Formats: sequence, C-alpha cells, structure tokens
Amino acid sequence: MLEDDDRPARRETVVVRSEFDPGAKERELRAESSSWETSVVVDAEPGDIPVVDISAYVESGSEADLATVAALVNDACETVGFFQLIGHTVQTDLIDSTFDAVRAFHDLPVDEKQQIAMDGADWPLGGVGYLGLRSRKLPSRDRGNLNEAFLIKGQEGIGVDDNQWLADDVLPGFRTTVETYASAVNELALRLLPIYATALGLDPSFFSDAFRDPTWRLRMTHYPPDQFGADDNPGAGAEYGIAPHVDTTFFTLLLQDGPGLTIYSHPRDEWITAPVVEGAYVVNSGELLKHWTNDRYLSVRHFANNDAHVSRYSIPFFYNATASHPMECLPTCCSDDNPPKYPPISYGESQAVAQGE
Ligand SMILES: O=C(O)CCC(=O)C(=O)O
Ligand SMILES: [Fe+2]
Repeated sequence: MLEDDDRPARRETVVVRSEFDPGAKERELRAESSSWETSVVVDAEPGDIPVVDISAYVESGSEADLATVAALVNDACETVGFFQLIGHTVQTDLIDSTFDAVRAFHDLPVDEKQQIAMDGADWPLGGVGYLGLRSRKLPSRDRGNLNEAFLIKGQEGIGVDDNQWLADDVLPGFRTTVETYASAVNELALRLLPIYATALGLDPSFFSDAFRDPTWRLRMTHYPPDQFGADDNPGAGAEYGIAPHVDTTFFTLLLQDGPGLTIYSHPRDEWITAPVVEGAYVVNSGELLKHWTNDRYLSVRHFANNDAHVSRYSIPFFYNATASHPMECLPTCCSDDNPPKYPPISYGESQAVAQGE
C-alpha cells in the first residue's frame, strides 16, 4: 500500500474531458464492428445467459434479497454482459398491449408513418419519430438495417410532448399505451439502480443523484419476415436486421416477441442466440456502464436478424444517467493499482457515440 505522499497525483491518472473525442470513438467502434465475423451462430445452452429473478426482492425489499440479486447481476455483468430478467414489476397486460400497439403502428401505410419521419426539417428534436426500413443509422453503417422503428425519448428538459406523435385519429390509443409503457419501464429501471449499486459494492442509493433526470430512449422495432437466408434473396447474408454493435447505455432493457437477437459470448468465444423467455427482459450493460466501472462490466456486441416467416418485434429501452452528470470512475472500480482508464465525461458529452441507440 502506498503512503499518501507517494500516491500518483490524480491528474496523472485522470484524462481531462477535452481529450475525449466522441466522433473518434464512434469511428473506432464502427471500424471494429466491420471486422466481426458473424457467419457462425449457435443456440445458447442453458446457463449461457443467466436468468435473474427479482420477485423476492421486489416483494420484500429486504437487504438479504437485495444482496442475493445483486450478486447474480454482478456475475452476469462481469462475465456475460447480458441476462434475462424475470419477476419484474411491469405487468404482462401492459407488455401485451404495448406489443399490440407497436404492431398496429407498423401495419400503417409507410406514407402515414413518414409523416413523423425522424430528423425531418420541420421537427426540432432529433432522433425521434419514424425510422424507415434500410436506414443507415442507429447504428450507422454502410448497409441499411433491415428494420423499421418508432422512437421516443426523454431527458433533462425534454418531455413526451417534444416527441413526434401520429395525429390522434390515425391510431387511437397508441400514444397513451406507449406513454404508459414508457413510465412503467422507467420505474423498473429506477428500481434496478440499487441492485447495480449493491452489485458494485456501493451504497444502494449511490446512483440516485446521477439518475434524477434520466436520459432514456424507447425504440419500437419491426423486423419484417423472410428477409434473411431466403434462397431467392440475392443479398442474403449481406445485410442484418440490425447490424452488429454495442449499446451506448448504462443498461438496456429489451422485450422481444420472437427469436433473432444474437450476442457474442465471451466465455464461449462464439455468437449465441438469446432464447425468448416469455415476459422476460433481456438486459445488457452498455458502453457507459463499462466506462463508469473502468471495464469491470462488459459491453457486449450483438445484432439481430429475423429468419422467421412472421414479423418480429422488439422494444429496447435505453437507459442513461442525467445528461449533464459527470461519470467519474466508480470508487469501487479504481485504485492506485487500477487507475481510471476513461475521462469523467457525462452522457451528454458522449452522445455522438450512437452505435445501437
Ligand atoms: O431487436 C433486438 O433484438 C436487438 C435490438 C438492439 O440491439 C438495439 O436496438 O440496440
Ligand atoms: Fe443494441
């Protein structure tokens, strides 16, 4: 153990903010992703993607139950980067009605959806609204992503009314359902924070300040059927439902109604498909949690395809700290022997990195 006076000065271990170049990081991730070989994919074996049941903790709120789930989450984030979350607080009826609303949205004629096209000249807020099929963004790639999506977001100073919505009579009830779901999943995310704090050896309330005004994005994605691997499709194999990427998030909470999500398993050193577990969230940690934990938690690459003869829908919720909150290396994740590898940037400062969101 070093004496106080022998400690390296803090400025030697912390990179100053201006040294973080989000554009360079985006280019680096993009270049890296194009080198990932994805042709061999195997089914996950039981245990490859841990299942974490939080029902006992939700029910009791006890320290003992918190410690039990936190240990499971810690292990999942350190070794796999993904887990399936069950026993959570979002009601099955709400999940079902949200999927129904998302299906109804995507059943609308494209012209109708294009009325609220993302990043149109007449809407001041970027990154929200309808993203058409074969879009080359989110993640940005040379080849289009074979999905279409509707996105809403919220953050410090941005509320639901700032998003693009269809006119009320186009799809009655759609906005109410999506808003109700967004509230419920935000509430779940907030309840998971003490689990992550405990998992990291911190006080359960550690993240309360950082998430006072969280930065979140909800994506409602449709992957059309039969676009991959079909014999009569000359582009088979060349395009993805969503191209391989890592998420920029603290964590992502994803609902899926059919198979297609494929993740890179570090323990196996191969790509595995995430099983569809009824009512479960597929949870993964992203780049921001990786940075905040000094690489202790994984941010794992993944992609999705839809080989099925029916449409696939997925609803990822991307969750981040308050946009202006500086994320300085967590106290339990750095030491004299393990100095911070990343600058204490905020989510707002790192937003150019939009691989998966
Ligand atoms: O649809 C999926 O299963 C994955 C979606 C995803 O990774 C994303 O939108 O970031
Ligand atoms: Fe993703």
